[in-house]
Amino acid sequence: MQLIYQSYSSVKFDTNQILSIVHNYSYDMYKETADWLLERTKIRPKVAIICGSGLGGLAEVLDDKTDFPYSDIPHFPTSTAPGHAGQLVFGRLEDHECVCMKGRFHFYEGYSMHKQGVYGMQSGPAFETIAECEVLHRLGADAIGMSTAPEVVVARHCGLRVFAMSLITNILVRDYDSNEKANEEEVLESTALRTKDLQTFIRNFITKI
Ligand SMILES: O=P(O)(O)O[C@@H]1C[C@H](O)[C@@H](CO)O1
Ligand SMILES: Nc1nc2[nH]cnc2c(=O)[nH]1
Repeated sequence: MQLIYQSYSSVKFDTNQILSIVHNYSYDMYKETADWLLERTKIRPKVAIICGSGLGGLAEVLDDKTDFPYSDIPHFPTSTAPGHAGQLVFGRLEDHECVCMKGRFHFYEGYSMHKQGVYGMQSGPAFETIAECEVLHRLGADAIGMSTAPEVVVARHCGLRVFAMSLITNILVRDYDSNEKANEEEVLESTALRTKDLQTFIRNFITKI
């Protein structure tokens, strides 16, 4: 999927600047979080998967799972979006050590976009109006979400290779005469229908890494 994305990638921050932009957490706080987790799992993930709305089921494919509610992890934010369980799940997938985030953090929940880039998304939590859909469509958007771009920007900043996949869960309405409206129920129903396919896809994908 091509994203409309305004990049300021020539702007370089050092790690401490990034840490202070992202929620004013200090290095010591991040270390405390990391040490807490490292003491509680033997898994040392090479693969990290962020599961979006209703897609937490992806984590079910992991073997030897250990999960941690976000609320138990020191300095870890909590998820508030519907269908985001708020758990960090460590385990193995096809012998690869993995961690899954069942729930992510959105701009509309008060999380920074890290000032590095904005893609053609709606920040949410409301679905876009017909006029907003029209603008994004004219700008060339093929699909719209409320997440993903900030995560990709940060991951790339950290030098991680990123693969992002979006499940298209609903049609956006661009017709003023239509009675249809994007809604959370449809999003979660569509993800529920596709969870098995996604599990298979991720399982196969990971064997190719
Ligand atoms: O994490 P994702 O991109 O699945 O979450 C978006 C944000 C909204 O809460 C929800 C809309 O259905 O999906
Ligand atoms: N912005 C946006 N995000 C979504 N996430 C799931 N469906 C939608 C949608 O229609 N619009």
